[in-house]
Amino acid sequence: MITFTDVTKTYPGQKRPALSGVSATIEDGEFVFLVGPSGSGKSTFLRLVLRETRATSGQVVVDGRDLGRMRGWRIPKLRRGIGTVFQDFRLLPGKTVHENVAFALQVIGRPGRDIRRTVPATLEMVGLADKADRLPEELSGGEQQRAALARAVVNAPRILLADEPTGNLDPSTSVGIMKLLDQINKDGTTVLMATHDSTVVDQMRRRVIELSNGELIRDQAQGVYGYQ
Ligand SMILES: Nc1ncnc2c1ncn2[C@@H]1O[C@H](COP(=O)(O)OP(=O)(O)OP(=O)(O)O)[C@@H](O)[C@H]1O
Repeated sequence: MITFTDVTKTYPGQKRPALSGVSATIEDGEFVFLVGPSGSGKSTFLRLVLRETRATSGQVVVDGRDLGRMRGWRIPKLRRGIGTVFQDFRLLPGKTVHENVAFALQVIGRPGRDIRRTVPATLEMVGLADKADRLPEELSGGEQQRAALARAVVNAPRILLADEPTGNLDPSTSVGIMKLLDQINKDGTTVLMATHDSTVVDQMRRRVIELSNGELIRDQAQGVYGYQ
């Protein structure tokens, strides 16, 4: 569970807060869209969940832990339970698809036999089993995002944060990525996705949290994108 209680975040040297008095609870297994204009605070919300930044005031709690009070040595464990995907994929350019996904397990010390079993199954799930030996530059944008998704979920995180994952994709490719996110969510992962993609939000009809100038102005079950 992710709980924000009256969270305000003001970056150093800034007058206006990036987030202001935001309260919301995201239950385990939910799928939530975070929408709002550029600069409204969506990425800041996601960064707070990852403890990449800390709230200036208020409380962010993830799986029962108050991130404002979390000791530094606990942060890697927090982040191991949270998969991330971004608009620009962020695959390692010199590594194949298989190596990119396997690397996510190697860095957390998973044994080779686990890796040999888990990686092919995950690539199968995202439909890239036949492209495991390709380099990222040899893939389409949609395939690169599938590889990034495989890497994000290969260690079965409880939470998946997606920051504009369809931002660089054409509409039909985006549909495929959203189907995958939907499947990952149905398999039990909590999904929190920041997006400008109104078509995707309107088609999925999931909970929508809307930010404007750092304030939460709408929290709607089975919502729509709702602003121009
Ligand atoms: N590291 C930082 N230092 C100072 N100000 C920042 C920093 N990161 C973000 N901001 C400011 O905080 C506000 C919210 O930014 P944020 O990136 O969270 O918005 P966003 O909704 O994700 O925008 P976009 O849709 O363009 O990605 C903006 O005014 C931005 O300029």
